[in-house]
Amino acid sequence: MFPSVLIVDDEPSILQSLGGLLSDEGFEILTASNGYEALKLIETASPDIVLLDIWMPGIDGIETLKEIKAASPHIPVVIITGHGTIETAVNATKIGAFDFIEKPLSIDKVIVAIHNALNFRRLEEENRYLKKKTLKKSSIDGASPAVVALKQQIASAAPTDAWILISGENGTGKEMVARTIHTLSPRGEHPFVDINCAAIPETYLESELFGHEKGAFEAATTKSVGKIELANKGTLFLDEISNMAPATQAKLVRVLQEQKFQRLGSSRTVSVNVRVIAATHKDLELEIREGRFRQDLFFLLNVIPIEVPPLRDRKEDIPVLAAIFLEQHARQNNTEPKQLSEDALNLLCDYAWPGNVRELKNLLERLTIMLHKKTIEAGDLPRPYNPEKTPPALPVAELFSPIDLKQARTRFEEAYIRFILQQNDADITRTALAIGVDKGYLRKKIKKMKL
Ligand SMILES: Nc1ncnc2c1ncn2[C@@H]1O[C@H](COP(=O)(O)OP(=O)(O)OP(=O)(O)O)[C@@H](O)[C@H]1O
Repeated sequence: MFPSVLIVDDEPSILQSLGGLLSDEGFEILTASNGYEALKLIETASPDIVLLDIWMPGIDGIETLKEIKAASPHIPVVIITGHGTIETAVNATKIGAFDFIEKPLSIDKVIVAIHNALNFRRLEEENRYLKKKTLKKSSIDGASPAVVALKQQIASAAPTDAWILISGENGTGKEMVARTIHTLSPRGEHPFVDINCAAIPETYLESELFGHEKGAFEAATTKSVGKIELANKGTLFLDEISNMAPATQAKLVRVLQEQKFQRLGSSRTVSVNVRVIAATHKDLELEIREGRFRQDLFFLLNVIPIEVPPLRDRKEDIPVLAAIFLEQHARQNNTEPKQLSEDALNLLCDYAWPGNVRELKNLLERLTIMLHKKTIEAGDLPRPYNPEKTPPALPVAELFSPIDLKQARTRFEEAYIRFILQQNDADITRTALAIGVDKGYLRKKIKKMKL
């Protein structure tokens, strides 16, 4: 299908000549001689792009542009402007026109502008699609009352500009909650910038946050823009905030309150507009009592507190999340999704999950890759998920009974293979790798041993 171009101009000669030339270039042409006609055509035929004359009787180009942007904000509009009306055309770009071209029209310039606008529209559409996909991918899954309440909290916090403190154990989904809030907020089109305060050495954290000029300190060989500046108009996610040194906390309080700061080594003040979401797995009130966290920073961040409960307190989520992760991993690896037997699922529900959702996700990924069968049984689960699985022991007494050396060698070899095989969840590939033999050779040995 050819892209459709709506040309809006009150001069019939322009409609005819430009329409003819663009039609020769393979575009589908629609024409309108005034703003009203144009708006009607946009509604009924929804063209891919509009070329809009600025000076027209009745509603002029600027008014028509405003109406188009209100009704169909994604249709790109290129303004056609006469001599001496550049200023108006520039104003038009401020209210949403994609570009402007001057009369007398050069067909090459018109074609370049059309292609640019169509490319831009395609990128915008792609971006919207990817955002939607990311949101779907990062959707918070779960069936427990705790997750339902969490989703409600997210829905009411997202549209506001209030700062948020998310607390919860490692791997519970704090970052996921922060990203979801950002995506659902009016800032969703702007950046989500995350910084893990625990992963960056204290000496670099300030420069990561505020940026620096070249030469601000010994290692600053180039200028660098800080995360706060990068998050302008968007959201700054401060992960593991309790790990921030008190001096940096003090500076951050000032900067975040004033929304103004200077890069290290610079005297120029930069103004920003950021929403802050922080996360912690530590109890910040305890950190305050022990003098490791500033109370003023806590009050600033804790406008909306959100607690993500550990997985062991929302066991109803385990079957739901397990099914979703098995499906996800299978899709990624192009295989059929595996299922958990009832016994295996019961074991997973009884487990305490110190690593929370991340641990569950990793375990299921490992099982998807390692097991070559459709159903994961209780016996396939390694320790500590299956506490009945006793750690394998070498039958030492048997090995040292007085038998001839050949027999002892065979006995040791068999006990050894059995031991390493158990350690590797009965996976032949991994066991072969661990003991440095060929997979085929190991298979033969196992067959001979009648394991
Ligand atoms: N409710 C959920 N639904 C689907 N996936 C989830 C859910 N909760 C967490 N996850 C997944 O679990 C993993 C860990 O989540 P995330 O990184 O958000 O946790 P976190 O609490 O920020 O961890 P940490 O404290 O270690 O930084 C991610 O892969 C995330 O996609």
